[in-house]
Amino acid sequence: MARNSRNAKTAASIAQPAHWPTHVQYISVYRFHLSVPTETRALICPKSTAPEACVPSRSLTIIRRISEHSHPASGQFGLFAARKIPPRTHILDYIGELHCDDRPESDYDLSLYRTREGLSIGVDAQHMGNEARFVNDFRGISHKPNAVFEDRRTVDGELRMSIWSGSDCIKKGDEILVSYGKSWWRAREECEGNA
Ligand SMILES: C[S@@+](CC[C@H](N)C(=O)[O-])C[C@H]1O[C@@H](n2cnc3c(N)ncnc32)[C@H](O)[C@@H]1O
Repeated sequence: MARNSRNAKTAASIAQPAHWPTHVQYISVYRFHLSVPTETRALICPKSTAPEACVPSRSLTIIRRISEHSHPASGQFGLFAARKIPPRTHILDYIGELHCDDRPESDYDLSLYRTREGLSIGVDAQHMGNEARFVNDFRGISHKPNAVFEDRRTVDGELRMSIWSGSDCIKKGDEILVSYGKSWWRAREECEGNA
């Protein structure tokens, strides 16, 4: 009970970060879309306690608009290191709306879990999410990613897709870059081709 109320307070009191876009809702705990069956929710959040908020380490990251014309996402936003981040450091979790419906049009959707029956659960941060939605892919920006996506369970057993620094330090001011994977870019090209 005490834990529940503490988590609820933490989640409610997390203010949105600087440069947060007005058209996106800032959230620090998962939201479930109606497409996720009740029994499937328990695979992601096995405890019936209030979900644990992703308390972002504001001292680690900053959202910044990219003005360099040579950057392939120029004019968009990116996630940058606000200070030196040591190797293998948990940076933050990717929070958004959990869903089981198809969202080919979303550029903010990543795959979280696949059930034995073949049902896919995604985290979509297109309309609601946290700082992690601003992490860009390394292609055309750097020769390799300096961070990775890795799933983990919180102490309460909730499944999260987390961003961790790689085997090297990330310098203060460097853009945090992951690999979305070739299949992400292939799916995007297919979607654009069909548009
Ligand atoms: C999850 S969002 C990343 C945040 C995005 N830059 C923003 O400002 O909202 C994914 C989108 O960022 C852009 N992006 C990310 N990495 C890129 C890259 N290496 N080259 C070109 N565009 C990229 C693409 O438009 C992609 O659809």
